[in-house]
This record gives sequence, structure tokens and C-alpha cells, in this order.
Amino acid sequence: MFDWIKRKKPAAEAPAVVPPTPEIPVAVELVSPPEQSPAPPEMAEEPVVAPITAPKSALVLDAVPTAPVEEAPQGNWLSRLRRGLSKSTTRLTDGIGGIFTKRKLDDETLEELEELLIQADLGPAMAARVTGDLAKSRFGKEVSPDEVKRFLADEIGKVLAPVARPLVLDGNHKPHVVLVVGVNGTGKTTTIGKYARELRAAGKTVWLAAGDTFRAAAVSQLQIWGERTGAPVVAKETGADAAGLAYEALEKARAAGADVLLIDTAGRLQNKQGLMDELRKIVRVIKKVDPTAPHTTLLTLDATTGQNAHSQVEVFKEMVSVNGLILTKLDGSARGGVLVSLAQKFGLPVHAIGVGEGIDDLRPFDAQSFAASLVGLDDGR
Ligand SMILES: Nc1nc2c(ncn2[C@@H]2O[C@H](COP(=O)(O)OP(=O)(O)OP(=O)(O)O)[C@@H](O)[C@H]2O)c(=O)[nH]1
Repeated sequence: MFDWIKRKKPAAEAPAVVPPTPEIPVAVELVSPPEQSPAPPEMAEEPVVAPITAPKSALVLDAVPTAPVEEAPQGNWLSRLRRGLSKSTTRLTDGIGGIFTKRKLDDETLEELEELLIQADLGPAMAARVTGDLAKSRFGKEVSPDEVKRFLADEIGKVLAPVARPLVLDGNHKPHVVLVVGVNGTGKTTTIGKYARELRAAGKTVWLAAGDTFRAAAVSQLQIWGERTGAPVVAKETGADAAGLAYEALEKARAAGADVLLIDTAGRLQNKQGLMDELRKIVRVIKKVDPTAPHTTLLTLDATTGQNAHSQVEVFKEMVSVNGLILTKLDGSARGGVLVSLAQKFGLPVHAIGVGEGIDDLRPFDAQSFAASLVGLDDGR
């Protein structure tokens, strides 16, 4: 079916993988039944295979488009989201309350609102769109803070709806390769760990590649996630060639018939050119094993950095073909509005958001819930 399947080599003995943990309901699914395409590992070194540890709680990170986004009770999910976004929400709702208490919508209030939206990281384009549309329907009339919030939630929801797309894992790829890139500290390793947990809970075999060979702590952090989730980790010593490691990991995951390979990468090298060379080399080299890989290139962005996230998207898009975003640390940020300006500017799918450091704090991204929560409203569910 695929080129890389036709070029497959004879199977070799695969490292042991742990059994699934079916007791945990999840939404992760592969799109179609996998085909067998085992190939032998070409590099001699054995991967570090983590011991088995069953996940302790459910996670919903991604889904095929037809699958339900959330398996946990809505109240639970929404309250977690609200709690996570509370800093961003307070900033917006306090500001709206201050501007619109017993005041008519005039040039001055519109200007104040526009300024507030820009400060809340929604971006000048969104601020202009909201104030322009509001002025068209309500200019000269008294508007309550609640009306403004509803109007704003509606506008935000419209901008976010097209980008709120779950990560689709294609079962035709064995494994489906996910390359995770991003500035150091933005949450790459944590996100990988949480995805691994979700996929393992769905009964999928997952392999992890500790491609951040720049930092010893990053390797051990991934190994801990491997232990927690029962996912074999391919790792090497600090300073090892990351592309070689990714190649080896893909060969081994493929030989083992794994469903998914999640590749961690360094977020900082000596300079931008060094990082670009390394990431491009990883992509080039894994294509030698599977010309269609990586099937997903995820960029993690730390929401607390606000508008800086925009330049990170630009930089990483220049380096590799980023085709999905994960926004992390929305819980510690008063700058959750940045997600809106990112959606408007880049239109890249937002697969999930991080609202805490806990294992179940990476959640599927739902446009309406996010929009309502951001402005402190119940989304009616
Ligand atoms: N509050 C909060 N913390 C998070 C979230 N996601 C990750 N973190 C924390 O952010 C820190 C950095 O996360 P990592 O996963 O190590 O980030 P990284 O991009 O892999 O970093 P490097 O390995 O340095 O490249 C850790 O302390 C995580 O626990 C989130 O959604 N909310």
C-alpha cells in the first residue's frame, strides 16, 4: 500500500512491549486497521525498555474526528478548563466589567475594549473585528458586561472552531510517527508522556525516542514517562546524534509492530541554525526508514509567553513542516487569549491544551468550551 511497506525487510526479534490497559476509557483511535510491516533494527544497541506501570487515571488527548472529544463528565472537564484559564478569564472579565457598567457603547468604550482585548493577547485583528462588529449592532445603546462577554465568546468561538481539530493517528502507518518540536521548557516531554499514557490506555503500543540528546535531564525525564506509561524508550548518551537515534527508534518500533512512535527533540542548541540543521536531519533520516514520516509534526507552545508564541511558530515553521499545535501552561497564564490570535494568524490545528502539570491535564481542544471559559461564561452544556 505504501512505498515503505513494499521496501520492508525481514522481521527481527522485537523488544517486549507491555500489554494494553483496557480498563481506562479513551478516545484515541487509529483511523484504519494496521498492516503488518516488520523490519529489523539495523543498529546494534538495544533500546532502553521501560518496566510496566499501569496508568492510574484516564486521559483524553486526541481522537479521530468522529470520536467524542471527552469521556469524563462534562462538569469535570469544564471545571478543570475554567480553573486552568482562571487567570486569563479574570483579566478579561474584570476589564469588561470596568468598561461596561452602565455605559453606552460609544467611541470611548470601544477604544477601551479594543485596548483590553489587545492586552489580553487576542491580537489587534481580533480586537478590531470584535469592536467593529459590536459597534455595527449596538452603537449608542447601553450594553451590559454580560452581553459583551457573550458577543466576545461567540466571535472567539468562530475563530477557534476551524482549528480545534483532534490529532488523527493513521493506522496505516506502523508506526504513526509523531515528531514533537518546540523551544525548551514549553512542555514537549510532558506532552509526549501524556500522549503515551492516553494511547497505552487505548491499548496501543507506543514507543518513545529520547531525541533531546542535548540535555541529560531530558532523557531521564522521558525514561520516567516511559516507566509510568509502559512505553519502551530508545535513548542514548548525552551528545549522541539525535537523527541516528530517531532512525534507530523508528526501525525498532517498526520491527516491534508499534502503533505510534513519539520523538522528543531538543528545544535549544548552540544557535538557531544548529537547531534547524538537527531537526531537518532528523526528518531526512527517518524518511529513509519511512518516506511518509513524520506523519505529524507537533509544535508545543507555552501560553505564558504570550505574543512570543507567534515568533516561535514562525521560526519552527521555517525549520520543519509543523502541522499541529499544543498550547501548554494555560493554567499559569493570564495570556490564554494568545490562542485566538494564533488561530487567526496561522490557522494551524490546535490538537490539545495543557492546563496543568498533572497526567490528565492535557485535554482535547474544544473551541466553544474554550471561548466560553475564557470570558467566564457557561457554554450551555
Ligand atoms: N503548569 C503547567 N506546567 C506544565 C504544563 N506542561 C508542562 N509543564 C511543566 O513545564 C516544565 C517543562 O516541561 P517539559 O515537558 O520538560 O518541557 P520540554 O519542552 O520538554 O523542555 P526541554 O526538555 O528543556 O526541552 C515541566 O516542569 C512541566 O511539568 C502545563 O500545561 N501546565
